[in-house]
Amino acid sequence: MKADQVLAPVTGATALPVAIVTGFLGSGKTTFVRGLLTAGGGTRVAVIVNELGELGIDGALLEGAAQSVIELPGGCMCCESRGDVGRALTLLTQRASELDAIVVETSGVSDPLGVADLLAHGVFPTDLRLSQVVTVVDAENFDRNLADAEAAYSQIVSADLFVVGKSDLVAPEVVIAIGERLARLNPRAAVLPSDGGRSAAGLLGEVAGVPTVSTRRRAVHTEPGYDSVAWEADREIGLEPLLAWVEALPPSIYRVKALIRQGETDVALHRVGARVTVLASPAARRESGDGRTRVVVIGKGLAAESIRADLAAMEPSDQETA
Ligand SMILES: Nc1nc2c(ncn2[C@@H]2O[C@H](COP(=O)(O)OP(=O)(O)OP(=O)(O)O)[C@@H](O)[C@H]2O)c(=O)[nH]1
Repeated sequence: MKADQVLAPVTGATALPVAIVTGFLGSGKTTFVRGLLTAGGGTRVAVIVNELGELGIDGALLEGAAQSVIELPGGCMCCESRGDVGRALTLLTQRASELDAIVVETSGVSDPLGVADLLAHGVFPTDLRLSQVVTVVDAENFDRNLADAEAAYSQIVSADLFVVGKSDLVAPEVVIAIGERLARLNPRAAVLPSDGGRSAAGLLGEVAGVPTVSTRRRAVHTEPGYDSVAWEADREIGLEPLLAWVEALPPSIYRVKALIRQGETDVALHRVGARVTVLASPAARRESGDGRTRVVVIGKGLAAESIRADLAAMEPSDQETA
């Protein structure tokens, strides 16, 4: 497998390539897809992005980088949202002449074979072919995710290619050890470092060199316990109180994502495990007029009412109201 192959579909292949990007909650899928699109230089890519949570946030983070983005918030695309993925793929294949490739970003608890099965058995206006299952693994939370979640394991054994995300956050020997463990679990998949998707840009159009994984294993969504709470408001909330609240959440709340507007700036706040980060959000969101405050909380045993009440009570910070 060569990571520097051209993005265009392989010569002689008429079917539109579909790359599945998967990986556990917060592993870095959206970051990778955004990098892939940016590095793709002119390749026309549509993205279907599925999130656990009733509000789409990843779609907003991908805006401007893709030819089009279809968000499928709500359920998990390997089970309850499968029909939605099929409809999204049908919609995109009706516009196949405008596209070179489709990327499907699964939710963090999806078994990617649900989408592979759709490609294997679905009937679409234009032929589709699975190009790659790319699994982003979280170097910082590798052991924890494998121990906690069967989906993390399914994502690893289904991969054609691994991207080791967040390798900058751990020691080099940890990255090497993860590479060795990945090779034991799935020796046929190559391993790429996380370089923002640049080295994988050529893979969008590449044919997987092996029969699609769906011929060997069927998708089974068995992830128990993970739930989500979404909250949305048409007003600003302060970054400081939100940050303090997110940092104080218990470990059972593994993932938080929020898009908030701070005066003239749009900000994305992430929590994955214990790590909280705050990033400037793409300008495209503001240009599209989508400035609502959105927060999605994902974890086990969520107290939905109290989470929503906390968020509803949150005020703009003093600094922002001054
Ligand atoms: N330092 C570092 N941070 C990263 C890297 N990749 C992703 N992140 C951060 O990890 C957090 C989650 O990244 P996302 O790309 O949203 O992860 P995701 O897998 O799409 O998340 P879900 O869709 O919620 O499952 C964000 O704060 C990112 O900035 C990386 O390679 N290095």
